[in-house]
Amino acid sequence: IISVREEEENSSRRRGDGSWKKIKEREGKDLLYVERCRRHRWRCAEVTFTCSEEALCHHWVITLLFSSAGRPKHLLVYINPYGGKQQGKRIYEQKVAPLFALAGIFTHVFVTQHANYARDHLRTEAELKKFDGVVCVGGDGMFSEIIHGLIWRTQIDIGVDPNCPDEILLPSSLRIGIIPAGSTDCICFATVGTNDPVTSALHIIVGDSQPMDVCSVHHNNMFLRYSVSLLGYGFYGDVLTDSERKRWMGPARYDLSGVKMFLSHHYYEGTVSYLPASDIVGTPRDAARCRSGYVRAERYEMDDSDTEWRTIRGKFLAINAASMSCACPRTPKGLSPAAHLADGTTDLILVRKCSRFDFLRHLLRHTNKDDQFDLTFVEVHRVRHFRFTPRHCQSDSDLELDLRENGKHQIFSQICRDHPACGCTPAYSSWNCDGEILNHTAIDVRVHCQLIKLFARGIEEPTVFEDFTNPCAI
Ligand SMILES: Nc1ncnc2c1ncn2[C@@H]1O[C@H](COP(=O)(O)OP(=O)(O)OP(=O)(O)O)[C@@H](O)[C@H]1O
Repeated sequence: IISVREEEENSSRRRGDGSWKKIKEREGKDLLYVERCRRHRWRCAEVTFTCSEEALCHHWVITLLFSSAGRPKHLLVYINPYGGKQQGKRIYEQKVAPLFALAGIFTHVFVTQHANYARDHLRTEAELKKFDGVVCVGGDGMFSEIIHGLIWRTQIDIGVDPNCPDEILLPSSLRIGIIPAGSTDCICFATVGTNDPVTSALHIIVGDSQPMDVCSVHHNNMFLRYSVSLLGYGFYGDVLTDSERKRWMGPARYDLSGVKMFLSHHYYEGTVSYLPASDIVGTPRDAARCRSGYVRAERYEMDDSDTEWRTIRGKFLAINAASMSCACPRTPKGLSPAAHLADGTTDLILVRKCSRFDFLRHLLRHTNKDDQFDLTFVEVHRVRHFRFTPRHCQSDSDLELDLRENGKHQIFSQICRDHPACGCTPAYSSWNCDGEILNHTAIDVRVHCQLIKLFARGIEEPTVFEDFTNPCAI
């Protein structure tokens, strides 16, 4: 239920003297409620309930409207006017603000004036105690700003050092709502199942809550960034780097850079070490998907002491860590279809050097029914913590070990690496961290279980939609 409006149904009757008299026939309540539509969309619908007695009517209102705990009353809203097709302000004013007003939600709205405005405002000035949640009107980049501001501020307020990789980070009490107004809106799609501003607004109004894991990325004990979706080195890092130079092209730049990077077929040498998540149920190869209601019972912090690190050295076309499926309208299966939003793990996908044809087979499997991990040159591990060191950053002893393991031809690859003019593969790629390029290639990544909460409920199974007669479905 979004709102209730009281109405009196009147009718007119003729008096004995011929004049008309208005009489009250029934008490009535107009209810605005959420109606499920196709493809995970929600819409507002209206219905009028009528009762014979005022007291009964009042009882209905109290029961319907106030039974739902956890609804936000005060929201802090940040609008990126330049995200996506630059429609953020219009989308908020025309589609979202009227719904918030109907639901009796008070808002404090900021239209960002520059990049990182929202992040810095949240870190320093925002009076967080006054609000129940933060609403982000924009795309994935804007959402990233919001989580950076909120996580940082929460740690500072409680005296935790957010720079230190070993600190146990604490979650904020504020939930985050995403009104999609960017170019890809991957996080919204993965948590709501559709990129539709009205649906997102309704999830905020009904007070949904979806916990989500966050990875912290450090380099030599120095904090770099947080990630909630994809950390990609090699192919996805190169595509992002190249596409940034083609911003003027709009979203088509991703396709062009993708084709270009596929044809250049660069591979990169390095060492990946990881802590497997051995105590969890499920693997990245499961047929089951992360769906609404799947949440690990309780939040926990990683304890690496009992688990053994594993190390893999090699030449990789891509190293990806997917903390969620990374499904989007273009790739509905995503990079790791069975990844979970809130189980305290990330799926580490290693694509070793292979032929162009094989790499294409792997990429195409993201869009069809076949298992993209069922290939000899691909491996996937569900992990809690991992490190990557590119070969040029490896210590002398590691390089000697590589040399002994891989034979003499390594000497020539060393020479080529030092002389890029020879046209061979470049020595290192960049990390694509949720769509931002990281400045360092040697990184340490830890998963923080359920560090943030969204106004969402995860993607619902289609069975819920089929069961329209079930009044408790919503
Ligand atoms: N007022 C502003 N002026 C310029 N840049 C801004 C402003 N406000 C936010 N930004 C930056 O704009 C970047 C892109 O914004 P956003 O994520 O909303 O849209 P997008 O890039 O089109 O969508 P997506 O990230 O989903 O592909 C963000 O990294 C954000 O930091």
